[in-house]
Amino acid sequence: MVALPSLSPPPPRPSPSPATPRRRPPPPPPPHATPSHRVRSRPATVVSAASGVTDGYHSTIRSLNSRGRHVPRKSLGQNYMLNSKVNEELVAAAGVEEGDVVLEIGPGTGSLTAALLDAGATVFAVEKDKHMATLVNDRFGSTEQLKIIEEDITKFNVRSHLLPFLEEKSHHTRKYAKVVSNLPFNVSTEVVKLLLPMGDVFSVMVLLLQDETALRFADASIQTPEYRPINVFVNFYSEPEYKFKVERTNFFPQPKVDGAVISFKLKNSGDYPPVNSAFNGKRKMLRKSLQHLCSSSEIEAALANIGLPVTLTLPVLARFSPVVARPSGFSCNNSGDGSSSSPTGHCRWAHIHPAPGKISTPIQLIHPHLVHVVAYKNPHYAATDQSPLSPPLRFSIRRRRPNQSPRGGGDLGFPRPRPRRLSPRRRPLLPSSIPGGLRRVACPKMRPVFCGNLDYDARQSEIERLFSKYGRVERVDMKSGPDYLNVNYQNIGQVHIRDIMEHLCSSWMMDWALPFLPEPRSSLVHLQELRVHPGICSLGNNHLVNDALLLRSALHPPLRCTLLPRFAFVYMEDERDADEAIHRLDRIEFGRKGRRLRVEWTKEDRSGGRRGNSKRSPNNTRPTKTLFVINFDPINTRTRDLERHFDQYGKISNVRIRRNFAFVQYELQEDATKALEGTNGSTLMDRVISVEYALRDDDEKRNGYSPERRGRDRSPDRRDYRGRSASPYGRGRERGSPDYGRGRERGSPDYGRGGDRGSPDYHRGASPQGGNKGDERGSPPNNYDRERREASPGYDGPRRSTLAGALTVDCRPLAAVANCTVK
Ligand SMILES: C[S@@+](CC[C@H](N)C(=O)[O-])C[C@H]1O[C@@H](n2cnc3c(N)ncnc32)[C@H](O)[C@@H]1O
Repeated sequence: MVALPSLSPPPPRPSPSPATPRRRPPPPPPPHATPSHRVRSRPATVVSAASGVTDGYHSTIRSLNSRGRHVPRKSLGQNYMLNSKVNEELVAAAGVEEGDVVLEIGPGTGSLTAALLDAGATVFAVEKDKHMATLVNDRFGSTEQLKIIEEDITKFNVRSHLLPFLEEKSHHTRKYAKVVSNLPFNVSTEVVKLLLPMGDVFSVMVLLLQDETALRFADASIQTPEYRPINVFVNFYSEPEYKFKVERTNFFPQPKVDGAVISFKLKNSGDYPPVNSAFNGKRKMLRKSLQHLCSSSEIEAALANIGLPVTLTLPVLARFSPVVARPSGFSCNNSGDGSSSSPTGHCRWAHIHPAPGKISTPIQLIHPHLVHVVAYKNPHYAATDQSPLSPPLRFSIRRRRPNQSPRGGGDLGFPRPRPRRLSPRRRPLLPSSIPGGLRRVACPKMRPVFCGNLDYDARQSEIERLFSKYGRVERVDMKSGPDYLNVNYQNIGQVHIRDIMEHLCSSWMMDWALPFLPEPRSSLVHLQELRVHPGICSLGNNHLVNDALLLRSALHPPLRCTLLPRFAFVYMEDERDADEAIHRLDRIEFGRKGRRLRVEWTKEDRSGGRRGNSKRSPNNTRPTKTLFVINFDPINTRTRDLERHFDQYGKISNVRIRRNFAFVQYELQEDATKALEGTNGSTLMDRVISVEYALRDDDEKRNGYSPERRGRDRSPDRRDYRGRSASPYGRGRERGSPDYGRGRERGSPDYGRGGDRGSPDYHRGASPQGGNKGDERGSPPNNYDRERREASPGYDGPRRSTLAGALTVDCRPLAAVANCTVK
């Protein structure tokens, strides 16, 4: 037998029992239990046990020293209860009575054990510290009413040991045991997790825990950040009730924190559904964080069904909830039987039933602030569409208008653009308002002069006046502005193009535009399915600046947008006058903001075709050895990832990553073709990539990556987006080298704004160049309307997955309509 040490300081020699410490530690101040003022739901139970205190203290000291030296061990949470009144309250809280079987964890010196035995209970005690186990054994002798097991409760199979004991003691009648314990604070959560699901063994569990822990279990409000997965667990299995606070002065040695008594009325809840904590990685989208429960498409569908955005993250969910998920007639319930209310009277759970037949995996959200989401994938619930957390929550979600996206984004806090009342003068010409309908006629062959870099609000009459100084102006075709809204998606992560479409579609402009879209109109639908990756996205918005601005503010998170300047085609009667106008007007400052005009011949019209230096082909279907790759993850993708993805189709001679696009060059053109077929639309590191032929092959290999040069994994260009590329691709036409769609000065891809810069025009054809920063003298567009119609991905169903399809939402038919004469 190991001698029990005295408390402090240790005596020089162990003294025989019963020992009195040489120097007694100073007696603790009179312990008392006080009601808490911290939590409104705490009952004002006061344990005043001043009389029992001294006795308890002395008996504890006596017990501890009865066998020599024993220093309470902090690692075992050995803070003994000095106040016998608290022990009695514990016993009373559990309603222990004659014949009850009680599990006591850590009897220690046996002060609580004594109270339990006094109440007539049979105690099944589990004590980790063998000295204390011996001590209790010695203290109570061999009584039938006590069984002590020297074990660690966290590793102890309670069920297999206790059930036979329970059966024996309750004489084979079906009876529940109880748990009463002054727990070591450091194992309290573990014990709660271990015992709460044993609703078939225990009816009630009364524990003396650290005050903070007790509060967390019983009083964490769903509306507070303290609400954690453990609360979901506790509420599922029990009805917790905070009883009273026990001040630290009641313990020996005195802990640094107060204690509290909490009771859990156990529910026989059955299997706990596989709850996933969406608390982990709160910034993750739910479809990701719940992925191990259901497929992301299921989660998306469930979220969509209840009108939540599929890209939802927890913080966003919490923000939306007051708007989205205000329950009507929702009765509080967390008992599992659909009837009882939560102790605090707050709704704890909201069961969101997806539309019948839509999804077999209901998603459960906790209400009111939806700070926790759990998903059920229990076949039973799936089959019955029931969960233990019914009744279902009814949402008041506004009905969608037919042209709204099925996600109902407007109800989620996205400010929807308000329909504007337009003056009759600004109202668009609707087909119905045109007698005989709208007819498109060919524009007469003229010599248009391109006039770019105009102010957004430049007027046709102003341009006409300007050019008429040099000759008679037949007409001025203002290209309706803003022609392009340049949306920078960097820094905002992934955005669904449907977010954009949703807002576009909700404006009158798109309502009006849709009927004009040439077949297949489904391009819009396809676009809705596409995800925009960080990079540059051009939105064609051909009608009003306001629409673009509204869109900018409507999107969430707000996007950084740049409106590109307007441009016009000026048709002059005499070519010599036009020449003169170009000569005089090019690069002059014009308009309110004094922008420098770009005035030059529109190439095709001047020469009857493309100008000699036009390197751009109308599309990039001509097979080349080099593939142009876009939509991969520009941050994490390395050249070796691309190489791995592409090398199965043939020998790669060069891989080059530039910003958010890349070139993969094969030694053989046939291999490139095979690779294009195999990889376009394939998934590379979670991204669906788009692959096209590059306009030209990069045979120079300068600054490129080749498999032989694996050391240089990243091109220097990627570190400096704005820097001038050392690549021949980046230098534009002056170098006579291929320019795969990059603005000359920005070194960035300029999708669809290639003009004559030798860049590939990924189905966009020539587009207005007027406002292209850093390309002031960029060539004017070629045969603008025709090429747009021919090459636009928006109108080109089969090619929708190409680069431009992925990056562009376009309403250019509007421009086409605007250019035509109505007869
Ligand atoms: C806070 S003291 C309570 C002692 C006594 N019940 C009282 O009220 O004074 C905790 C007791 O639990 C015991 N203990 C600590 N960890 C344990 C574990 N994992 N399993 C069982 N008992 C443990 C300690 O040795 C100690 O005796």
